[in-house]
Amino acid sequence: MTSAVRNSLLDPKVSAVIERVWALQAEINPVGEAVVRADMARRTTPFTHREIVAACAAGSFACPPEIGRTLYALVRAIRPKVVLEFGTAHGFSTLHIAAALRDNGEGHLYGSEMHPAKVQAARTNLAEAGLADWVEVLEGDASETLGTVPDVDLLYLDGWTDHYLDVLQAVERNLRPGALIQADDVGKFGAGSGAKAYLAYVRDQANGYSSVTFTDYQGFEQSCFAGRP
Ligand SMILES: C[S@@+](CC[C@H](N)C(=O)[O-])C[C@H]1O[C@@H](n2cnc3c(N)ncnc32)[C@H](O)[C@@H]1O
Repeated sequence: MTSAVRNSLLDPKVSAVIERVWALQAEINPVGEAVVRADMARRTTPFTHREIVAACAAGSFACPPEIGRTLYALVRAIRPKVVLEFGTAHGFSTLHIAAALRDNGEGHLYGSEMHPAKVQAARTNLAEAGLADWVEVLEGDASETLGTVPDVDLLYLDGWTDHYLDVLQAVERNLRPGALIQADDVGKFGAGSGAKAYLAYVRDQANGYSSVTFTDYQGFEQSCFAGRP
């Protein structure tokens, strides 16, 4: 017996919103990226969570479409019940994860975004795509909001790389054994990348992770929380 197969990325309502969010980020990111890089060059101290959200306000910084489709495939394959996302912005990655949850017929995504206008934009985009039932966008600092969600199967990190370790450690006690953590942009700022502390942590097997680096798309780190030895 064959079961019905569905790919919500092909749903015109979903794909129209995905295309619109991608076009928006292509339009606003050159300015947004310039603001962030200028701010970085001026700084003598690391960004706080609030400061980086303000610096990023002009851009959207959506993940590449290939990462969006990777997230869709991961979610279809592992059928998570609980997914967390650090950094929702206008919801490009979020739409892909939500589409996969709908196709699975189960699971829930908790997004996190500290910029109020982006929270509103993401909620509107999800509603227009018909995917709002699968997602709650938590407004506030991800290191506080995401730590309240139990039994996490998949954590997608796409905020500021310097803060990945803060967020992982806030969530860690709620990770299910075998949980998957997908961290984007870990190579974005080269050797001085803020992801350094995060990478050192997940690559140290004493912390309970099995981790591998992919160098495409500015680097992403895929880690499985196997549990501490
Ligand atoms: C790279 S963008 C996210 C892109 C999004 N995942 C997508 O594919 O469309 C990073 C976002 O993280 C948000 N952010 C950064 N630090 C945060 C924090 N501590 N808590 C919540 N949101 C944060 C920023 O405001 C920004 O919108």
